[in-house]
Amino acid sequence: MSLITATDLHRGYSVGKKRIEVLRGIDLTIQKGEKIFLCGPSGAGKTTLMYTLAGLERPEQGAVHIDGMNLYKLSKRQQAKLRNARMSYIFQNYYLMPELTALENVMIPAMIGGKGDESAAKSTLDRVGLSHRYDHLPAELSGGEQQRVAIARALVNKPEIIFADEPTGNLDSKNGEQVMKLLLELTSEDHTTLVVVTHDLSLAKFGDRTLIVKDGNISSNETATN
Ligand SMILES: Nc1ncnc2c1ncn2[C@@H]1O[C@H](COP(=O)(O)OP(=O)(O)OP(=O)(O)O)[C@@H](O)[C@H]1O
Repeated sequence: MSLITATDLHRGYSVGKKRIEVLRGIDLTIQKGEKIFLCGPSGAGKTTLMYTLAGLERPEQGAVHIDGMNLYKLSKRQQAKLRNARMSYIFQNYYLMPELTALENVMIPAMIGGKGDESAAKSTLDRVGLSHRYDHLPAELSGGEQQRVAIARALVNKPEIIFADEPTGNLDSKNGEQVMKLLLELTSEDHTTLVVVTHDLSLAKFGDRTLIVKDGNISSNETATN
């Protein structure tokens, strides 16, 4: 069953008198539960595409449907409600609140969503292997541990879709592979749809499908062989 459908997406930027066309008519369908990797060269538009699918960047032309709902035709309030209820985000720089402990960071979406509580946050930290780090501040955690906290924060409300922008970009290759495998394992257990931007093709092979973004379009649509 398709969950995310993009039709004829166009997005460009004007800087001074110069105009860059980043997305040039992208069509794309993502199935419920699918693990999709968006790869391609630097500046190709991977992040722009992901943000457009995620409700964070309005396309200039074209439409994104989430579960049949025309995302950018919804009011701002409805869009926010849809994002809070059904989507989570993971970023390269973790974006943890520095003055809050690991546990408190994971409790933030649980409090906003009204679905979770301290025990949900604790059990999600346990799932990412951080049961011994509840009370640590982000500065007292390694990069890999900080990204595990961010993964727990993304998982705690049981979203239907997780969008991850270069989630291993700040980690060395060994830690990066561990974190990516953990993210795939946990989202598989929860049947969560996962959309990951990465420039690292060696990690993309762990997903269901790799889309290569190039020259404003998707130049290949490979199904993983492993
Ligand atoms: N807000 C903006 N204003 C102007 N240009 C932008 C803006 N955001 C992105 N761009 C440009 O759009 C192009 C695509 O950017 P995007 O971040 O989507 O690429 P990417 O494939 O994710 O690149 P990278 O792998 O380097 O992160 C780039 O040339 C970038 O400079």
